[in-house]
Amino acid sequence: MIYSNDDVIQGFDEELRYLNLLSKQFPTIASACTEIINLQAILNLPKGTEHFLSDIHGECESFNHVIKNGSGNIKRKITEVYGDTLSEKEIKSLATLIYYPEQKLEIIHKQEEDIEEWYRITIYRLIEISRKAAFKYSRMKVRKALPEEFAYIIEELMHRGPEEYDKEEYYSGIIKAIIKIGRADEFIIAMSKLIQRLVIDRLHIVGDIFDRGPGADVVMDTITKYHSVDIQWGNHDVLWMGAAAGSVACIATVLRICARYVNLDTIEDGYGINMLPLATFALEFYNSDECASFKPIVESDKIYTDNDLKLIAKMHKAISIIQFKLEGEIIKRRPHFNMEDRLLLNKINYSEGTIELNGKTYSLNDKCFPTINPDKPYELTQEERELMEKLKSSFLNSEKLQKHVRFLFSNGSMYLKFNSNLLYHGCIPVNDDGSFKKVKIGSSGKYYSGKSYFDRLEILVREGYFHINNPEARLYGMDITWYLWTGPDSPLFGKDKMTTFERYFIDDKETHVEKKSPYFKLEDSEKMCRMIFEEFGLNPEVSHIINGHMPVKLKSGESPIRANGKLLVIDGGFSRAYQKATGIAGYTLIYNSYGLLLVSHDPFESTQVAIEEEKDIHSTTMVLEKEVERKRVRDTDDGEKLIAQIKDLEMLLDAYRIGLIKEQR
Ligand SMILES: O=P(O)(O)OC[C@H]1O[C@](O)(COP(=O)(O)O)[C@@H](O)[C@@H]1O
Ligand SMILES: [Mn+2]
Repeated sequence: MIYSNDDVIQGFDEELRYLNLLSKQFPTIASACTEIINLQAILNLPKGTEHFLSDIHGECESFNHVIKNGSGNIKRKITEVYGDTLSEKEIKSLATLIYYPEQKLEIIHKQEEDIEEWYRITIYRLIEISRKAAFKYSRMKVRKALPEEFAYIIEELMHRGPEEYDKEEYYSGIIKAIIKIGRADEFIIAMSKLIQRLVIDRLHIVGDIFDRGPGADVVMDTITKYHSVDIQWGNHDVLWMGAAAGSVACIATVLRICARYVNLDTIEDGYGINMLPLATFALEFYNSDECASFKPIVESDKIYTDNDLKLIAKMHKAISIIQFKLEGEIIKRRPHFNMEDRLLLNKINYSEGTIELNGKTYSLNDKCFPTINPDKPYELTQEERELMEKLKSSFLNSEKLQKHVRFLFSNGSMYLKFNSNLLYHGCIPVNDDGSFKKVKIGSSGKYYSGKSYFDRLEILVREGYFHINNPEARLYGMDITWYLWTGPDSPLFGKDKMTTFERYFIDDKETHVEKKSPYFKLEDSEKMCRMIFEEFGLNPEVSHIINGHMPVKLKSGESPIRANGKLLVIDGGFSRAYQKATGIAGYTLIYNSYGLLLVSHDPFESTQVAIEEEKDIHSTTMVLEKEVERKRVRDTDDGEKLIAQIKDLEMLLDAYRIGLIKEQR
């Protein structure tokens, strides 16, 4: 490009304006120099530890445990400090205390005879471990992580160097004082939480927080409070986001899944949404119907009475039928979704109780459709419409749900590029030959593929929730959000169809098949991965794709590592309902300064057992990649930003030195 004199002058003006602004923050040569030195020092620190989790599916107890133990990271730190001096039992005890300080302290108070001695030893140990965990951060960063109440004391205690051992008395004086004034418990709790926080620098959740398990709302509470987190939306997450936006098809589906897994507590207690209207409706229209195919799946330890389960089966069927009707409305108003094959209610012969699919007639195992008018099978009855209005208003007015969903919008996205890794939940639509599939979006008929497809979808999902001034755009956004849940070219779903109707109503399993996108056949193809890295602007030599969504069936010999380590699938089945197939209870991934570790977890018994019996989740760690040289902050995305900041500051220094900008003293 050839620049004109004017361009040069304009560029110079802008630079000068920027440097003037910067000089407000660093008004002297000395202050700019100090900042450069600080930033340089940070660049040389080891890279912070990243923690990847996916497909939590409401399993709040195992999730919280893995978050607390940092996928074994806390145990590793304890072993590094005390491996030679403490017994396995003592290490376990210390680990349990750090994971569950409040609950563990309660037990200690009942058991310990000399509590003061215990406090003293424990506080010393916690200080040593926190020092180890904080080692790779700048003091500033550690300071920010400190609990306000004890910030000064902890900083004093943590930064004692070996050369300061004569200060021993000073430090033991502090610890004694903490015990004497009766703040030891609070101090131990604060230290434990600090350690939990320091071992993980960044948490990535590769989708599917919601559905099936009992406590997605509890998981969301933890996530919203976490110090540094991002989420790549999964198909189940967008379903809830669509419901919170007011899409009635999404609301019906959310409720169907909650009824299917007897998980209405999440709706009622978690989000304060009243289920009475659905229960009353179900009793009115399905009272004499046994709803045999809709018996809920009981995976939790909670005991339900027969009557409870009978009522839930009726609610389950009632909301499923409403879901099929509402889905039909979307499919008909959006022909470019290409989902006409999912219009099934009009293929039913209501008097015979059969359905015709692909030229074959199947008998329905349930022939009772009290709310369907065979001439207009997609039309909601007056009562169904009123019910959905009530439910919609409850979803829109649930403060907690709206707060959680807003968090998914602010901290989440369709995909994320982070330190040379590309994270997304499901897949990228590709053709059989591995080339990116072009998909039509919107009535304008524009085609999108690869990265631009993801970007466009993300804008539309956001419009579905936020575009309140434009009802048409909002409705389209909501429909796209629903499409992401179940559409044939949805990157979050990745299958040709969701055979929900067939699974309930037809016994013949050949109708239940959901064909996976060609992406999943090509997952082992390095060529496809390289093409994806290039599309997303990543270096194919060093990058990884990280996916969730498809449970890795370890039992049947599947491996989470694909395409020579370029692609990793970390859905190991936190979901209890899927553990029979996977054989484990989930994979998590750790990316620290030494490399990439894949951790597979055995099923987690319960928080109670973890505390009382000091039983940690049993995990196996596998080193996937070991760095030849320890990775530093300078090698990360944050490092890149810091290097750019240093460059700017150096320019400011030059400007001061040649008198272009005056120091302000
Ligand atoms: O086993 P369930 O809970 O009935 O769900 C089955 C449905 O869930 C899906 O697997 C989608 O959920 P996932 O994203 O968790 O895989 C559908 O493909 C399938 O129809
Ligand atoms: Mn999924």
